[in-house]
Amino acid sequence: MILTETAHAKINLYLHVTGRRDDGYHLLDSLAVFAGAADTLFFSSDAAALSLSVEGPFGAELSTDATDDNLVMRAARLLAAEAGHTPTGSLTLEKTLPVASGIGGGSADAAAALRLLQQAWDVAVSEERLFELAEKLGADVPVCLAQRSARMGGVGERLDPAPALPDCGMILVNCGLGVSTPAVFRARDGGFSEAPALPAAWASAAEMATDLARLHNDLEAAACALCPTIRDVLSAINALPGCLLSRMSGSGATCFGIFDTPEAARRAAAQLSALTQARSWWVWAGGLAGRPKTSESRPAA
Ligand SMILES: C[C@@](CO)(OP(=O)(O)O)[C@H](O)COP(=O)(O)OP(=O)(O)OC[C@H]1O[C@@H](n2ccc(N)nc2=O)[C@H](O)[C@@H]1O
Ligand SMILES: Nc1ncnc2c1ncn2[C@@H]1O[C@H](COP(=O)(O)OP(=O)(O)O)[C@@H](O)[C@H]1O
Repeated sequence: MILTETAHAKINLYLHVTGRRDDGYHLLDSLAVFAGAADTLFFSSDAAALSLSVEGPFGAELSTDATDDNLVMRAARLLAAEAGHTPTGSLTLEKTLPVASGIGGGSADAAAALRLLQQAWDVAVSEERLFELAEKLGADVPVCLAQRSARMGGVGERLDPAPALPDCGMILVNCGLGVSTPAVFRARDGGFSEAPALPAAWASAAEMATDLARLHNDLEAAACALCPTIRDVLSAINALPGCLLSRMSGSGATCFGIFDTPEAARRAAAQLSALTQARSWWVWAGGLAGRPKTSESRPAA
């Protein structure tokens, strides 16, 4: 049996830091959405002891020495311990999202592992408990477990409904420099800001971009100070025809641009990729993702 699960990139359309907990974690108000860009996790029931191999364009950035520390394995061990199940099978992670880049790739992989292994091992863990396990794995893992747009509160564990989103286009650009999330939170210099009420729905990408322009990412300045190339990326996205809004996601360094349609985003990405400056950058374009289901299939040969 081979099962497949997609782990979509999480994009913070805005991120306001609203306070700080006694343990140092920051309270956030952030609108998280999921882009079509995704890692893929495969499970095969052929092995007696659980193993993980990491492949794909960004696979080499995750050390094979640290496979046991990979968030996928940490999620697997946590689920197995919770369910009293012996962890079995072989997992393959196709890593296509840049690592440590503000789009929650590791968190999405951990969440995908929880969804996939719950089905593969046929273990009964309530949805509420699965979210508690997700929270233990990282602040971004709960929203990635739900894998649908949400307004995140608390340190990321509180998920409130997001406005209904238009069928917009998105471009994601990463300059290739990893930015450490704790370092960005530490470097942040500024107060706390609440975000205003959001509408129940945005009818168009333009309407959404107008509202988002009044909001911001409170981590952008700190990330730019640690990695000044982020400013070049933001300027390059902003200069693309049809770009309605450009902003950094999460703690960076990936930045996004909003476009009217996925086609407009793809045309802009082709233009961006032709620039000498962007030759070494990771560029993705397309639309937003809905919540996918675990599917039984085979990895491409
Ligand atoms: C900033 C965000 C926004 O969605 O995204 P990314 O940049 O990681 O994609 C997240 O809050 C990141 O979530 P995640 O990457 O799971 O963070 P964790 O592993 O739990 O925490 C890493 C470190 O970030 C800091 N941290 C994280 C979350 C939070 N609400 N406050 C914090 O101060 C803490 O220093 C913590 O030790
Ligand atoms: N499956 C994984 N994918 C990405 N990073 C992982 C994974 N497992 C562990 N990590 C570690 O988690 C850290 C954060 O990675 P990632 O989730 O990609 O960052 P971000 O949330 O900023 O996009 C990295 O430094 C990496 O070493």
